[in-house]
Amino acid sequence: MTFTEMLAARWQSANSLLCVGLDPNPARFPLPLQGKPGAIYDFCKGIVDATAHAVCAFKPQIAYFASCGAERELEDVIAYIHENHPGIPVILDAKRGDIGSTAEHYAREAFERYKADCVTLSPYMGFDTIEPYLAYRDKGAFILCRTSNKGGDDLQMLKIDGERLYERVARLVSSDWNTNGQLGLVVGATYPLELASVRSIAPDVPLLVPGIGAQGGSINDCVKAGRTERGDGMVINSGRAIIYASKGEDWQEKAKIAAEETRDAINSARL
Ligand SMILES: O=c1ccn([C@@H]2O[C@H](COP(=O)(O)O)[C@@H](O)[C@H]2O)c(=O)[nH]1
Repeated sequence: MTFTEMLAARWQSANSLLCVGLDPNPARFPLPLQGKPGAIYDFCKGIVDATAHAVCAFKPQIAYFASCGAERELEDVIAYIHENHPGIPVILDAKRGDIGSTAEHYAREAFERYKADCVTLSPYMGFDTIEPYLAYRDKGAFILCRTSNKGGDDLQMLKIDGERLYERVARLVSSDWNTNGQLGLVVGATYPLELASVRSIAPDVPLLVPGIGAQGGSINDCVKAGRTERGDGMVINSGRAIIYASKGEDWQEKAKIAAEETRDAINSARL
């Protein structure tokens, strides 16, 4: 099964567009895990088990693991998801982008070492930097388009030949670059107007949408702007608001409740 098929199947079977972001920051760990050996793995496994029933995907962000020298734990967390929650795609948030010969190694890292189903990439260096990932025909890639941060304005809103740079990215990714239907776009929930514009340019491509929860984006506005005609097509990420819902003994229970509430709020907005 390809990444795109896996995602579509999961939207249906879990009735969820929610993606839980795995951004393990030891300074914010629940007290029972603080200072314990293996805490990064145990924290991620605990969050995965508590929220899996409510998600369409998990998104580990590689920087949180690499900054602690915890790449082995990242391998183990992804293997754990595949073994214990089969059918839930894993999106490795790495935001890679480099010349083709180097990109081949980043693609091997994401898909062969970590065994992710999908990766996030920057479009800044052009199509030849995306191509090596497309050689893995059953994998996917989300391309940065209109990011959730304020500084995204600096380049993404520049007008070129009558269109914004993010709109050009959306057009390329939904047509010429999407040679085998493997691509999607990253668009922040913090910019619902641009989200609507991306959806009109790219009616069918999956959108990875960070920016609800801790970043304050409106669930209702982003769902209304970004859903497809079928009412899906979105992978709406929330990290900190779910995974750090409690610092106490009840951290898994609170994460479960936060994930279910977020899934339900997304589903109400789909109607
Ligand atoms: O435009 C973007 C692209 C990626 N991110 C990543 O998503 C999560 C957001 O986490 P929250 O805790 O829900 O804010 C994080 O891993 C970012 O690196 C983004 O925020 N915006």
